[in-house]
Amino acid sequence: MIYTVTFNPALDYVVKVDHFTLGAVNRASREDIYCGGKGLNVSAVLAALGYESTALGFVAGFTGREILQRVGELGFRSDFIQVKKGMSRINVKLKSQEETELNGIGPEITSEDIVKLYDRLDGLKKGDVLVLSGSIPQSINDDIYERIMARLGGKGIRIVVDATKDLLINVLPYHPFLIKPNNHELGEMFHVTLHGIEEIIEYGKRLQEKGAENVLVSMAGDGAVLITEQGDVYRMGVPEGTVKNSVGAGDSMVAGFLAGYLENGSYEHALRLGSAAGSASAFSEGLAGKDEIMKLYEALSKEGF
Ligand SMILES: Nc1ncnc2c1ncn2[C@@H]1O[C@H](COP(=O)(O)OP(=O)(O)OP(=O)(O)O)[C@@H](O)[C@H]1O
Ligand SMILES: O=P(O)(O)OC[C@@]1(O)O[C@H](CO)[C@@H](O)[C@@H]1O
Repeated sequence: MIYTVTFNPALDYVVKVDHFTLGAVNRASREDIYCGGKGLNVSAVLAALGYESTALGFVAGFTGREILQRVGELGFRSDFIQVKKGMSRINVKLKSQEETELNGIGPEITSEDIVKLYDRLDGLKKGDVLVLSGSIPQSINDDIYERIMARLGGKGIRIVVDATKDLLINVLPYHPFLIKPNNHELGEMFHVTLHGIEEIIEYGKRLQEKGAENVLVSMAGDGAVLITEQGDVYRMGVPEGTVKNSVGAGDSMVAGFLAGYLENGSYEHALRLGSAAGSASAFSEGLAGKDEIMKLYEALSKEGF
């Protein structure tokens, strides 16, 4: 079974404004609300690709109730912990000349709430996959991913981590099966700006030296590069298409990669399916469905990627 954990899920309010002006009253030309948060997005795309998963995490308040309602319609199981204080986030994704994001704070999570999550995670078994994805609310210590990995260590559970900065760096000694920074996040971790693919591969390998098994570096419209546990390096470009909303492209890539890997153990296939899913979501208003993903998978295969 695959489990995803979203510590701080959200309602994503995606709003289009033709010419956004700072400091003025702007009128929207389109608005959509999606159930968001990285782990939830991974579960949604896994479901689209025919893979069952259980989404775990914390919700609170009226936004939390709306998230649960929407999750119930997305085709995967969930077992969220309802917390008492605060509310789940509303994350604003403003689409105009540029894309601007404003992510909210999230509820207060207590140590008793964390114990409830541990109870659920203690049920994971050998062969299960756990995806730890996204930021964590301010009320939790930022060593929580490490603590989860230490707790589950040695049980034969493959753990995927999609997070930034210290949250990601600190889990590396626990040997995550896969990490997926984007190229900017990779540079930030080493306090450098990366120029070109050779530097990206060099710094990706440094994350492996620190303990990651497979490192997938996404580069938005420039595709992705995978450095496998065997030391092989695979590159993947992007298919043709028009970007509509790139929110969730990275999560779709993680889901596609996992689906591909679980299908036949081939890293090349996993990278291609992950890339197809990432681009398919970037070319959709919300997250992509199976047909769009498989169409782009074929396109990538034909283009020799
Ligand atoms: N503009 C684009 N055109 C084509 N494909 C894209 C585009 N943006 C993203 N993708 C696909 O999705 C993958 C993941 O995108 P990206 O690198 O933006 O991840 P991310 O930064 O984690 O995104 P997010 O946080 O928005 O989910 C890319 O490697 C690529 O395959
Ligand atoms: O604040 P975090 O947890 O880093 O990111 C949250 C978020 O931006 O990530 C998803 C896209 O990847 C969105 O659905 C969601 O709003």
